[in-house]
Amino acid sequence: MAATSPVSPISHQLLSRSSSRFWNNAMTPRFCSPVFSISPCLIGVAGIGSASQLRARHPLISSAATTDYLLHDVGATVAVLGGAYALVLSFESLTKRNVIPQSLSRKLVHILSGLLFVISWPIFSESTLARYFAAFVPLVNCSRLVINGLSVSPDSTLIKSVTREGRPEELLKGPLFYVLALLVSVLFFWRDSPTGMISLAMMCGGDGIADIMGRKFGSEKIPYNPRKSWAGSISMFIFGFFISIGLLYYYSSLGYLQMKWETTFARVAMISMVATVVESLPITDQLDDNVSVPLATILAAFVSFGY
Ligand SMILES: C/C(=C\COP(=O)(O)O)CCC[C@H](C)CCC[C@H](C)CCCC(C)C
Ligand SMILES: Nc1ccn([C@@H]2O[C@H](COP(=O)(O)OP(=O)(O)O)[C@@H](O)[C@H]2O)c(=O)n1
Repeated sequence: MAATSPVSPISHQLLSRSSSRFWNNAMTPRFCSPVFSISPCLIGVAGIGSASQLRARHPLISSAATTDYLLHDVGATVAVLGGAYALVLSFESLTKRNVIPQSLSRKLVHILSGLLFVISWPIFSESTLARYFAAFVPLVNCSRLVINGLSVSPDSTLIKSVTREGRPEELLKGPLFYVLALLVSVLFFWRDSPTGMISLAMMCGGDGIADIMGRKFGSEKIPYNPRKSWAGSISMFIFGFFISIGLLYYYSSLGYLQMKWETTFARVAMISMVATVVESLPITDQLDDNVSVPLATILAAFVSFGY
């Protein structure tokens, strides 16, 4: 694709190699963004050679690239942390103004937090350290949940938005396991593996929808677990499947994944079925859904996709 910018063709080629893939795809380099891509421009202007060869010959460029990535990832971390805080605050406000009931508010926070977090991963840089910056977001929220769960300094907004009965110690169960699942997905799977994103699609999207649909339409209970219903489980399977496929398509379109779609649909359907069956089991008192569902999904996805 010819560069339509003052950036030379060489820079354009190097942009697509060395700069953040997301910004390159999303912004079709019409200019060298002063924050996100200055180093490839420097490299391009410096002349012929691969980005890594040029960095090796020009320590200044290497440090410029490192600084570029560092600024990029710090900015992305601050933005996503702000998004997390704003999400909880928004739903707490909607609940306080009786726009939506607290139980629905909590479930929407359950569904949206994790899915928006997965969707935000491409805004981090291509650096090998980017996942650790992304992991800082669930890490901060883990700390927030523990501090509030132990009532060290209770944050009423968080407690109202995230607990069932408004008791701080509730934060140390479902919500904490939920955020730990986000942390595991970033650290061990990230955006170049289907496993982590499918586990979050099932825990956040599938399990979250199961609660909403099950409470509303769940008159027919599951024989082996009267606390769960066919409506809830069928909803979890369907929504979990389509949200998983949506995330895989999103990351494939950005170039992070290369899926063999002729087999991917069947694999994801099998994984969604495993997660749905595990979620329906009468084990919630022994093992929280936010542990059993992601664990079962990770196991099934890793066996099915191999990475
Ligand atoms: C309500 C939550 C879990 C309860 O699960 P369950 O008991 O109903 O099964 C979700 C708790 C969310 C947490 C307080 C905030 C997590 C934020 C996340 C790490 C980053 C989101 C960023 C994005 C851009 C909004
Ligand atoms: N498969 C499911 C899951 C939940 N539900 C409904 O949603 C409520 C909450 O489900 P849950 O105990 O799994 O809630 P979380 O642990 O996901 O927060 C249940 O008490 C059911 O009324 C359902 O009917 N069928």
